[in-house]
Amino acid sequence: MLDDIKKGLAGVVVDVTAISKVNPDTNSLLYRGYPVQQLAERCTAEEVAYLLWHGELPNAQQLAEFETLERSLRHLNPTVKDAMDALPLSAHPMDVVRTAVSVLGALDESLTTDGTWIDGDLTLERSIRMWAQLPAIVAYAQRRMRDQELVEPRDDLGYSANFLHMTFGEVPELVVVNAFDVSMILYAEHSFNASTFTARVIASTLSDVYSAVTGAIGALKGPLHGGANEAVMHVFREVGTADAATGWLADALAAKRKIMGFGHRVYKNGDSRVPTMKAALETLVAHYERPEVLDLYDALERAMDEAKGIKPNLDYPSGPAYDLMGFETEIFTPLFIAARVTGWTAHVREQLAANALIRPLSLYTGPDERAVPSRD
Ligand SMILES: CC(=O)SCCNC(=O)CCNC(=O)[C@H](O)C(C)(C)COP(=O)(O)OP(=O)(O)OC[C@H]1O[C@@H](n2cnc3c(N)ncnc32)[C@H](O)[C@@H]1OP(=O)(O)O
Ligand SMILES: O=C([O-])CC(=O)C(=O)O
Repeated sequence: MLDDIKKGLAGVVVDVTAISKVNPDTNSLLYRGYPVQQLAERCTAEEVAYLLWHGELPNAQQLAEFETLERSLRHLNPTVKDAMDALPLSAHPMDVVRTAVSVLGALDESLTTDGTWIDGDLTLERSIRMWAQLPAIVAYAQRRMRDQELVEPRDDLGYSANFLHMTFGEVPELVVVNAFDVSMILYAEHSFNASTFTARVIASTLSDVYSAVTGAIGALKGPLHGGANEAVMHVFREVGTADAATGWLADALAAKRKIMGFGHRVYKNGDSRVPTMKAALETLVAHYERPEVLDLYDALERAMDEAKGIKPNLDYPSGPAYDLMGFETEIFTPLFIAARVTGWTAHVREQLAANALIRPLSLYTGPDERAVPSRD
């Protein structure tokens, strides 16, 4: 029986999904059948969000309607802002954003106490609302760290340009907007990863979609999952320069440290998304004239390959890319939330459409049955 246990559910297929396919053999990732590299090259984050929820790319009219809806929902809810303002500035932005999403749920009057929240159609409406609010929430989470006021959204801008406008108070050059949009697409979905599985477990109890996303954010925060993009930046700072990479890595591995941004549960020969995100990083390095960033990136990647044969995952190029764009390091994982909320909520809907309560078994290894000592 002990031999049957798959720690961490490694290699266990627990359900079907039609949302994305991660194929480590061909090193590919498909969203609803489309290669993610092509989506990143030819589509916007809005089109990919629509695809994940609806199963097909939008036609021109569907896209126009979808964009109009998203733009109409961008203003940060004032009660959410008040809740964020009530939190100490020392709070990690992941905790601030998790709390803000939870508040969105508590404010949704359609979440009645009589069980009528269990409604697939409302789940989509609520998901779109959360996705449209998250740029405002994440942007404000960064601005409050910098003692800056909230920036109101602009409805003449696409999703990514507006996200950057709300964060920095201006729209950067197109090369930056494009690299950011690519990162949002690459981060949007990745089958049964830990945070998506968390969302599906919560949905499987017939809880609501806000609860599923709040729980998923908690799972994403850890450095073995989404928290790695922040952790990569700490590594870059610790290493310092390309020349120091090999020595730093030898010491880190000797100390049995996990090197953030490397390795993956499913891909064992490189992450399918890395080449696309690395190309985006290269455009940023050229734009900001920071070649030393790429030198360090390449040196550490080479050293890790030589020492352990372990390849980078998506968080490795995303970390320095977000740093070059000017984001606070603690905001990197909240950016992942803003992108992944599309995938999480697509999975919540898929779970609800063919639900079975997720409740595995465990092998008990505690003491044999024994009597509680009598009190007299
Ligand atoms: C977007 C994302 O969420 S991608 C993942 C982001 N996370 C990270 O970058 C954190 C660093 N990476 C890791 O910790 C791991 O590679 C994980 C958690 C992502 C995957 O872990 P698992 O599939 O459980 O692989 P596991 O931990 O069994 O690794 C196999 C071996 O490679 C080693 N290894 C794997 N990744 C790393 C790493 N980043 N640094 C050092 N050693 C590593 C393990 O120590 C283990 O060695 P051992 O057999 O000598 O004990
Ligand atoms: O699939 C995983 O385990 C982690 C990952 O890369 C993701 O969620 O994007």
